[in-house]
Amino acid sequence: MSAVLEFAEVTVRRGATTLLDSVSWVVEEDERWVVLGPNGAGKTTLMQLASANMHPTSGVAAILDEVLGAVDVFELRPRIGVTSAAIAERLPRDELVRDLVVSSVYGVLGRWREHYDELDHDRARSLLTELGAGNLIDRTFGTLSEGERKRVQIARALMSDPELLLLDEPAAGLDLGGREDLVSTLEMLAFDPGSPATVLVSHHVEEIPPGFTHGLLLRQGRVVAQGPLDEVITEPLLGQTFGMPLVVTKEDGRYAARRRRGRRQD
Ligand SMILES: Nc1ncnc2c1ncn2[C@@H]1O[C@H](COP(=O)(O)OP(=O)(O)OP(=O)(O)O)[C@@H](O)[C@H]1O
Repeated sequence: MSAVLEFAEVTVRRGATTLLDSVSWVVEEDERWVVLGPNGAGKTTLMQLASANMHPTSGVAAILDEVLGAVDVFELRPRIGVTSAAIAERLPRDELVRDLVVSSVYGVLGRWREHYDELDHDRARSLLTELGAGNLIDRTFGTLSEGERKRVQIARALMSDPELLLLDEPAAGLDLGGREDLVSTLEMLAFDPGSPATVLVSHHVEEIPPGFTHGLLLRQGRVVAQGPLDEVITEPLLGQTFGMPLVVTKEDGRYAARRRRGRRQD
């Protein structure tokens, strides 16, 4: 088993601000990680590094056995599938879903050539179907609901058969039903042995799909805890991460958390 991500004492500074402080982290190829932390904890910064879109100020960050700073990032990036709000904003609203998905093989945002390989179209169609979005293939992206857009983005991220999948807050903006549908989709991906190593960024333990194996808790750029999920999603560690006493429960493979109320209110 080889490491997909291997960060050693990675620090990112911007001016006087430390965005990430000496983060050491290893993701193996069969693992599914969730990165949790409050606003401003450094999660997006960590994903920027993991997607080869940022370099550490100090420390060593290796992605797919290539060390950032010693590799051509334009060769590395196609091996990584990414979804994020920033990427979604750049997707053309008038583009057909089939073209949006198929074009990602060529690293472009929309359709740019008249003819794609038939195999590419088959793969796009089967990915969309697998993600429960097969019926959307002839729609334009702009007409989709937020939940449908998330599915299309994940299909797009998987289209190039990446070795690493990074999902930055995929449930943001979804209603309860949309979130639950997405969690089911991510559960299916998590349990599929053919899926790439996956890192999911979230603010909420309720969004952790069954099948995810590891957790990394971040607060103010520092790792509070990391390891197998059940060792990390605990009341003390999660409370420390979010800066308040919490009650954490787990039922049917799903976590839930709420503030611990004072003794008299319990
Ligand atoms: N270029 C920059 N210069 C100074 N500070 C920055 C810069 N970029 C980000 N930051 C700060 O670094 C911290 C971490 O930001 P980051 O976006 O990684 O957090 P996050 O955990 O993803 O937050 P959120 O959950 O709100 O998306 C924040 O306090 C942010 O304001």
